[in-house]
Amino acid sequence: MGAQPEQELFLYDPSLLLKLDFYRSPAKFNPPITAVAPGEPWLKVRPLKTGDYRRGFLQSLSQLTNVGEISEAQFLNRFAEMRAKGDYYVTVIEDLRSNKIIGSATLVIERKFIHSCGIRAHLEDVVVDDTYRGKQLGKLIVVTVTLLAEVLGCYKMSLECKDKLIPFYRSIGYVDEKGNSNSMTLRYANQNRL
Ligand SMILES: CC(=O)SCCNC(=O)CCNC(=O)[C@H](O)C(C)(C)COP(=O)(O)OP(=O)(O)OC[C@H]1O[C@@H](n2cnc3c(N)ncnc32)[C@H](O)[C@@H]1OP(=O)(O)O
Repeated sequence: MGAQPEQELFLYDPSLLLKLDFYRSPAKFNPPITAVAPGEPWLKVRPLKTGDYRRGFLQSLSQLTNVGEISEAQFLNRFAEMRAKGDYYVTVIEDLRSNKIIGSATLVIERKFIHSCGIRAHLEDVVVDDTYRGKQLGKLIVVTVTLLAEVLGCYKMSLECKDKLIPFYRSIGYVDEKGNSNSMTLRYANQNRL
């Protein structure tokens, strides 16, 4: 008998995705799809896994922004840190025909003192591969993590985006609140310390 392949780890418990009620979202899906039934038998919505380095997860992210040269060891190290913290819900869509990651979105939980030690959510790093765009997958992955934040007990979720994506996020229920929708940034020369 040959050596067994090492078991892959999920970043978070995949059964959480079974608890999402897509009827709670104001987003309209036509035809209707959900995280559990994404419309095609070859599409899978799930938490990030250790093997996704080899399934093109970082190549997919590079359609969002500069990813840099990341070795598999660096990827696994960051994955282990996120998993140990338990506040990162990187969620992906895989095309099971090619075993490629074709989209993803990250929900990050922030623990607060305010609001009775409340927890709030941030939406980060949303991307769908350009050859798969316009098929509701962007909406699907964002609604998935948005509903997940509610299931986890967050009191709100927010995001930053380019102006042209405001209609996209509005269609999912995000609101640009009057007098409270500015985003400000201060960039540092730093890279990779903590
Ligand atoms: C918080 C953040 O991470 S913001 C960063 C978002 N990511 C990026 O900009 C990366 C590059 N872009 C992408 O990956 C994709 O274009 C995404 C993720 C924004 C959208 O993915 P898609 O799979 O094409 O979206 P989907 O098919 O679900 O479209 C949903 C709706 O939004 C609209 N929409 C999608 N992309 C855009 C866009 N760039 N500008 C305006 N409207 C858009 C669609 O027309 C569609 O409208 P409809 O429901 O009335 O038909």
